[in-house]
Amino acid sequence: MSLISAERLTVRRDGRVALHHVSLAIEPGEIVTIVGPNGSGKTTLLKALIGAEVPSEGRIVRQPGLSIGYVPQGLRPDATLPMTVKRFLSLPARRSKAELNSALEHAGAADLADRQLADLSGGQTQRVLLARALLGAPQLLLLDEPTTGLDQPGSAAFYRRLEAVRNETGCAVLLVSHELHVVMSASDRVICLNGHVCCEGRPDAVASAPEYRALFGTGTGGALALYRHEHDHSHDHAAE
Ligand SMILES: Nc1ncnc2c1ncn2[C@@H]1O[C@H](COP(=O)(O)OP(=O)(O)OP(=O)(O)O)[C@@H](O)[C@H]1O
Repeated sequence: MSLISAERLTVRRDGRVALHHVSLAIEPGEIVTIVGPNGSGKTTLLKALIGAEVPSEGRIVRQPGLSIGYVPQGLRPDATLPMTVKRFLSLPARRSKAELNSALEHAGAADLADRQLADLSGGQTQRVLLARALLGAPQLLLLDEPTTGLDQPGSAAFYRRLEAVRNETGCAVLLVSHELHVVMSASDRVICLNGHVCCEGRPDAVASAPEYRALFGTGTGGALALYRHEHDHSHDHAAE
């Protein structure tokens, strides 16, 4: 059974169709990226998957007891609050030391535990938010544009961290991103959304699909190839 699946999901907002007959399934341990233009329904889809958006048609099927970690779009802890990272992770529920350390470790943020939230850089903040989503050892991580505001090396490092989390914990990752060339090479599967699923598949297949090129042009193909060339690790199923 898939961890979670959407079956012919339609979501209307203010009388407009945000998602139309979207079907997808996420399997254990895979990294799937949703790409699509602004307003194409990416955030709506993630919200529907966590149950925060009620579909007018179709349904979501979750594996019984499925635990989900979610990083919403644009979440920024209030930088004016004097609070350490450790304290932030213990709100609203107190967490055991072992749980905190494990989440921080997986997120590559172990060195940040005693730092003030307000003093963190953008990349460090993203790792802390990842640690927060990892509390409770979720089977599925949902991240909505988690690298907004990071430069390209920062984004690439964040996606490598996500791969490490997947490899270490076995959780599946479903994320939304605009950084096509960086994120696509770190994904097992890419879903191109524009209100409906335009195309999906392995990153190289999607990058050359006519539907994808109609939305994003051909420029990212070159960047994708360049990034692959610099890839310093391998995947079982990496495209050669
Ligand atoms: N709270 C809301 N109320 C009404 N309509 C909304 C609301 N939020 C989003 N929409 C509409 O739903 C559609 C899908 O929006 P959504 O935020 O899911 O797109 P997105 O692909 O995540 O966009 P972006 O890349 O800009 O974040 C858009 O037409 C948007 O205007």
